[in-house]
Amino acid sequence: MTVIAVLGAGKIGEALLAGLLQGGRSAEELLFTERHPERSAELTARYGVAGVEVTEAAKRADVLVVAVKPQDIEPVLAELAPLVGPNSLVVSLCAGLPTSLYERRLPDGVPVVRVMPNTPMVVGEAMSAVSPGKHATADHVALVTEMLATVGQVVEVPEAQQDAVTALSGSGPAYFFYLVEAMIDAGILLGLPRAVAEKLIIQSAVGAAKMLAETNEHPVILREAVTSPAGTTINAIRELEKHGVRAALLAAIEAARDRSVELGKAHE
Ligand SMILES: NC(=O)C1=CN([C@@H]2O[C@H](COP(=O)(O)OP(=O)(O)OC[C@H]3O[C@@H](n4cnc5c(N)ncnc54)[C@H](OP(=O)(O)O)[C@@H]3O)[C@@H](O)[C@H]2O)C=CC1
Ligand SMILES: O=C(O)[C@@H]1CCC=N1
Repeated sequence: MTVIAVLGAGKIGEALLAGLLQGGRSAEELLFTERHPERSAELTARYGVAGVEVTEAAKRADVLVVAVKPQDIEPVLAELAPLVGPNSLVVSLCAGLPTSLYERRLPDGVPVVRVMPNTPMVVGEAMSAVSPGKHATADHVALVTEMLATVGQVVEVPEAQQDAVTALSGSGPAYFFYLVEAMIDAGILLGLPRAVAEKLIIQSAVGAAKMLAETNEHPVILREAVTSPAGTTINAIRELEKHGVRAALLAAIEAARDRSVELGKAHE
C-alpha cells in the first residue's frame, strides 16, 4: 500500500484527494495537512480522509505531495527539512517552483518530482506533466505517473518546459470555463433563457472535446466541417478574427508562462 499525503488541501489538493478516491484508492491510503481546523474537519467529513500534522504525514506517507500556493512554500520546506531523507519522495504541484528549490532547502539526496496537473482530476480527466529533479529515479517517476494515471493522462516533459505547461494545461481549464461563460452570455444576449443557453453550450463543449479526443482529426478540419459556405459560422469566425481572439490567446498564455517564471524567481 502506497500512502499519499497531500500537504495543503485547497483547490488542487482536494481535487487530487477526490480523484484518487474515485480512481479506487481507499481513504486509509490518503492523508492531508491543512492549517485551518475547520477546513480539515470539512474535508474529513466529505472524504473520510484523515487530516494530520506534517510530522505524522512525513512519518506515515510514502509520497508527500506539496500543494500549497507558491507564496506559502518557505514555511512548508522549513517544516519538511528535518522530517525527510533520501527514502522520502516529494512531489511538487506548485506553479513555477523548480525542483532545485526543494533540493536546496531539503537534506541532500531527497528525490523531488515536479508535476503540473489540472483540476479536471476530480472527474478522472486531468492532464498532468511530470519532470524529475536531480535525485529522482525512473522508479520515482513511474510511481508518480502511476498515481496520476488514476486521475487522468500523464506526460513526462523536461523541467525547462514546465512554465509553458503550467500556462497551457495547468491554467487551461480556466480558459475553457471563461469561453463557456462568455458564450452563455451570448445566449442571454440573443434572448434565450439562461438554463437553455447553459445546456446548449455545455453539451456543445462536451461534444467538441470528445470529437477532439476521439476522432484524431486536427481542430482545423473539425472547425471547417462546421463552417458551411456562406453560412452562419463563417460570419462568427470573421468577428473572432476581427477582434483578435487568436492573438489574445497567444498573449494570454504567454503572460501566464511569464508569471510562472516569476513565481519561481521569487525563491531564488
Ligand atoms: N488550482 C489549480 O487549478 C492548480 C493549482 N496548482 C498549484 O497548486 C498549488 C495550490 O493551488 P490551489 O489549490 O489553487 O490553492 P489553494 O489556496 O486553494 O490551496 C492551498 C491550500 O494549502 C493551505 N496551506 C497553506 N500553507 C499551508 C501549510 N503550511 N500547511 C498546510 N496547509 C497549508 C492553504 O490554506 P489557506 O487557505 O489558509 O491559504 C490552502 O487551503 C499552487 O502552488 C498552484 O500553483 C497546480 C495546478 C492547477
Ligand atoms: O493560477 C495558478 O497559479 C494555478 C497554477 C495553474 C493553475 N492554477
